[in-house]
Amino acid sequence: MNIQTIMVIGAGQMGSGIAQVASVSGFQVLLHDTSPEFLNRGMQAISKQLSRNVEKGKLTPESMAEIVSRIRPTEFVEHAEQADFVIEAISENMALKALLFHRLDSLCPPHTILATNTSSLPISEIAAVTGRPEKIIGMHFMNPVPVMPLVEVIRGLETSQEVFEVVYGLSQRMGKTPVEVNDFPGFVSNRILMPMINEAIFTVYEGVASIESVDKVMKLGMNHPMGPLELADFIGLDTCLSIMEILYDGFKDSKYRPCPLLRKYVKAGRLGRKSGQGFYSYQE
Ligand SMILES: CC(=O)CC(=O)SCCNC(=O)CCNC(=O)[C@H](O)C(C)(C)COP(=O)(O)OP(=O)(O)OC[C@H]1O[C@@H](n2cnc3c(N)ncnc32)[C@H](O)[C@@H]1OP(=O)(O)O
Ligand SMILES: NC(=O)C1=CN([C@@H]2O[C@H](COP(=O)(O)OP(=O)(O)OC[C@H]3O[C@@H](n4cnc5c(N)ncnc54)[C@H](OP(=O)(O)O)[C@@H]3O)[C@@H](O)[C@H]2O)C=CC1
Repeated sequence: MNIQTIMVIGAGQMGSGIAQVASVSGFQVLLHDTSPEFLNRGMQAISKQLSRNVEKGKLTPESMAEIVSRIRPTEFVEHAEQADFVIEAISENMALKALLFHRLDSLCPPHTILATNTSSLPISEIAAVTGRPEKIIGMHFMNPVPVMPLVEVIRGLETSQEVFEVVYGLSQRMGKTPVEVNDFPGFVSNRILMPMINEAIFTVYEGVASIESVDKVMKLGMNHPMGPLELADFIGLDTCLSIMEILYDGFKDSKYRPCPLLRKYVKAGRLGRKSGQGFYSYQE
């Protein structure tokens, strides 16, 4: 399949990272979000990241200009009619994703593959709202996208072998290592990572140790690059809570119950780095 234009939907931390990596890999990129403000924020994040690479001498200013010029921000989801491949990276919410996939199915040409970057939602359920379930697939990048080598590739019940191979090859072209996993809540990455983060939150909730101490134990004792609470802030506490809810709902097993402290923080608008406050404060 000849992919020329990739549309990325959602210009948050994942969408902007995916758009950057797709453009670096030579694709024309359409980056869509619902408001100009979010689009600007996403484009600024891309420019900031690429500028750092220019400062480090890893990229020339000319190459940076080319990479940025290949990314076209758009407020109009209708531009999906120009896309050969769509990667959805909107909030982790089934109702929102279902609405969007239904719309994309009606807008995109028949050859267009619709991939989702969902962290935990069932691919087959997303596919069911479209008339092209064979072209729906999970393509789960890790955060920060330009740095992390893994892409989990998840087939839905109806995903075709051809589509699977396209996504596998595309991940490699984007400099990533694809790993096939099956369509179960949280796939592999978040089925293992998120209960660890949730348990770290319980240790703070139950007064076993302070936030800083929990992170120190995991960084110095287990050699993790970030402590679990720092990582939760980095991922986004709203995303962490959504993933725990999806695991809990999907398996009906109490070991996946989200910690009340996580729920409390999200309800209070403490979403981690992206809101300026989570377990740590990020006020400038
Ligand atoms: C929730 C899900 O569904 C799945 C997930 O994604 S779970 C989250 C998975 N991600 C992780 O676990 C990340 C854990 N953290 C880390 O690996 C590291 O702390 C980190 C890579 C983020 C930063 O590494 P560090 O050594 O502390 O910092 P630093 O030296 O500044 O950065 C290392 C490199 O990463 C780059 N980098 C750091 N943060 C970045 C960002 N947000 N975006 C892009 N690049 C970034 C830096 O530019 C630097 O690049 P070079 O080596 O080319 O110079
Ligand atoms: N954060 C992480 O570490 C990882 C997240 N993921 C997954 O990637 C997806 C995005 O996560 P992340 O980037 O962190 O989230 P963010 O909250 O940073 O970004 C999501 C963006 O999507 C926008 N959006 C919401 N609904 C729509 C819509 N219908 N059309 C267009 N844009 C929309 C949001 O705007 P608004 O603010 O208005 O809602 C926001 O700008 C989620 O499915 C998440 O689970 C996967 C791997 C890692």
